[in-house]
Amino acid sequence: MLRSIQSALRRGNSASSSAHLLRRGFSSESAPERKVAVLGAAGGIGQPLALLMKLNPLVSKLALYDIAGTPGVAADVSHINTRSEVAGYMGEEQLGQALEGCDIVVIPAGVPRKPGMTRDDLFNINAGIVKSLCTAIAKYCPHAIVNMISNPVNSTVPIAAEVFKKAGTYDEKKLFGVTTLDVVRAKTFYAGKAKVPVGGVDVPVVGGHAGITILPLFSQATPKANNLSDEDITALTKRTQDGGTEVVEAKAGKGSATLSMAYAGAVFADACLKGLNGVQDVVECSFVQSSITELPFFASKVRLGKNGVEEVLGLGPLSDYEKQGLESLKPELKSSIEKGIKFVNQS
Ligand SMILES: NC(=O)C1=CN([C@@H]2O[C@H](COP(=O)(O)OP(=O)(O)OC[C@H]3O[C@@H](n4cnc5c(N)ncnc54)[C@H](O)[C@@H]3O)[C@@H](O)[C@H]2O)C=CC1
Ligand SMILES: O=C([O-])CC(=O)C(=O)O
Repeated sequence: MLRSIQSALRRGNSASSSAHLLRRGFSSESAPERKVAVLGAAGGIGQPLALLMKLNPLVSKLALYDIAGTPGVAADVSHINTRSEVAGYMGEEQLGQALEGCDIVVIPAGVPRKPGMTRDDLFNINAGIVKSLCTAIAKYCPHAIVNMISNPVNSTVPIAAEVFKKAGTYDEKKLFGVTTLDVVRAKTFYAGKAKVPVGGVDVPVVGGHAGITILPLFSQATPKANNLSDEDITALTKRTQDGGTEVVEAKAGKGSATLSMAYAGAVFADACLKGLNGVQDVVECSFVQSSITELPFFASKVRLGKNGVEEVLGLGPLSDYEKQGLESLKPELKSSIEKGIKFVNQS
């Protein structure tokens, strides 16, 4: 079970694997010490994410922080016989301890959607939560990589950047909006439609993380499927864009994606850890500071390395349908980014 989860995590990243680590002389026990904190660790995403991070042999210390409930989650997860030492931290007075010495901070803190809501409807509550957590990150672990999961990602990432700029700690190479779930969904839906084994599928997803700002590039999907019509591609694109809403509606008021998000968050954090450890060719899609379009933040393929972002990769050749999608998403993405920036500078 453990081995199959771990190998699924490794498969989540096409280019990198523990084989690289072993070739470089690391076994799981001798991989560098790495501290990871999960903020919002007692929540729907936080708990399964804590479990998956506890299974990751690249983590040596796992700090689980929430405003309530973390002692129980930490006690539970800590009994698993894997490498990392686990500690739970509860309440703002323990946040500093949770963050001190962190290499990576993963943030799934905040409220989730209910049916009928957009991700932007979460802004009023989550913007303040993200702002205060990032203020603490700037103080206690200013050099950590930040993986932002809290929605609306299109605004919470710019909020984090502004908080770090004000604190004088901003490093654009270390701030990531986690859009891996869009890639996970695009791969699953494409494999199902094209009738190819999902394990070998890759699909870049660019833009942002809300509705039409999520732009899967099925023209670049591998393996190439010749059995998909234009209508199939339109349907696949729409299903990927509405994947979050599909789960919100199925959960009927009990929240949004948690298990698939925990998986996606664990895949992305694992890729960041591999990059930090010097594994070559670690590439994932993420919403980062970018100059590949006129927008200041944009999701695209990113090469990860010892300092976080090593290189923001370009979009590659787009189909006419994707070119249209790209132009249509820009106004919404631009205004979500500006809303985040304004929030920090006005409050
Ligand atoms: N980026 C993505 O692809 C996805 C993002 N999300 C987002 O992730 C967030 C969390 O979702 P769930 O785990 O389902 O929600 P949840 O309500 O189950 O858990 C959120 C946790 O955050 C905690 N929290 C609230 N304020 C906090 C603070 N100031 N400091 C630390 N912890 C705090 C709560 O106590 C709770 O345990 C939501 O904003 C949701 O929209 C969800 C799915 C996918
Ligand atoms: O849809 C939501 O609210 C949660 C989310 O971001 C996703 O599942 O992609």
